[in-house]
Amino acid sequence: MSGHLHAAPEPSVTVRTPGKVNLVLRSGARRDDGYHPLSTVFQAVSLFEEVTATHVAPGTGITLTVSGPQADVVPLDETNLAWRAARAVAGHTGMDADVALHIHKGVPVAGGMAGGSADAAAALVACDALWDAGLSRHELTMLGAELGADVPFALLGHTAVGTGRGDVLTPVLTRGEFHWVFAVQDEGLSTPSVFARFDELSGTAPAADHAEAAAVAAGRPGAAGRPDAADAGRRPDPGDDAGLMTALRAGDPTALGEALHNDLQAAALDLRPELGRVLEIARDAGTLGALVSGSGPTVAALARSRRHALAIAAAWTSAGVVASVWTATGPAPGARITG
Ligand SMILES: C[C@@](CO)(OP(=O)(O)O)[C@H](O)COP(=O)(O)OP(=O)(O)OC[C@H]1O[C@@H](n2ccc(N)nc2=O)[C@H](O)[C@@H]1O
Ligand SMILES: Nc1ncnc2c1ncn2[C@@H]1O[C@H](COP(=O)(O)OP(=O)(O)O)[C@@H](O)[C@H]1O
Repeated sequence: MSGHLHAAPEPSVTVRTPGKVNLVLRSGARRDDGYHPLSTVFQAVSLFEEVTATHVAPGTGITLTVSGPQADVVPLDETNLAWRAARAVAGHTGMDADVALHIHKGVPVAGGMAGGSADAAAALVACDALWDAGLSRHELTMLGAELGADVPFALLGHTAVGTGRGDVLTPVLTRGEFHWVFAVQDEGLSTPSVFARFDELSGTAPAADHAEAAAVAAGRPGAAGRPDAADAGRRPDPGDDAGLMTALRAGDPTALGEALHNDLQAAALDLRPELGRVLEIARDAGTLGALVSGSGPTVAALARSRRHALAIAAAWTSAGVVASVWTATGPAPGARITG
């Protein structure tokens, strides 16, 4: 060893957050704020994002680097959700937003698995810890909900029912481990465009827009000012998710497979008809249930075992219908400081 003193390493904090699949997603008609009332059940899966926040000299501002598969399609500016999360913590606490953020992506980009939301959740927790801001989980969840409807769930993890915009969460008890396999496409789908196609297919979009526009043009308050009236008739079909809850509590993958449902699937298939073949191949390979994950285009298939997951993956790969295939288990924990 030399006798030189080494500078102490820059203190940094690393936080890990999971991607998700929606086991059930039911959507009502578009509200006047552009959002859709949801009744969904999220499950976090073991595909993880990692965000490292490192101290930088005062006045440096926020810098951002990204690594991992698909890193090249992630924005590196202030539109990145992790960047916005750092600014939100600084804004809320009155601290200076000086931090170097590094994201390592392990969740498909624009795939309906909420990788960007996971980055936002991780950056909230990492900046809070790095700056010793002392924000409560509740405060972080509130800041997260302003960044995106999926962010609170990335903080919480495991399995939870989401209502409102998907940001009002109730944890769900589950037993055991479920085996998932994900068919990832090269090109993502934009969440707003999938919701817009959902509106067109359900025939709800124009009427709501015209009513609101006419009210505003006539100088009357739009429905946006009257939340009860605005939401009347727009709530999601409540469905019957008793079977799903029983399956989760019992750790019964066969029953869970039968209960999977996604209202956005028809819209995603309309925009990407080739996903129909991906679903079909999973069924031929004996999946317990396959569906489009959230707004897609990732297709999630539930398998009996890790071995069965690999068999479904092989069927997709040999049919040449996917860019890549990723296996994972669920549920997985929410945001955790790992270093
Ligand atoms: C569809 C879901 C299902 O979990 O996820 P993804 O599949 O995209 O990951 C979520 O609702 C997406 O959540 P997230 O991606 O955080 O949405 P946000 O950034 O808040 O919103 C992006 C846009 O999606 C639409 N949006 C989102 C949530 C919601 N309940 N209704 C909506 O209509 C709106 O057009 C909104 O402007
Ligand atoms: N940290 C981030 N990681 C990935 N995409 C991000 C991020 N921040 C902002 N985005 C933008 O959000 C879009 C969707 O992000 P993502 O969360 O990966 O998908 P989805 O909403 O389908 O789950 C991307 O196409 C990208 O333009």
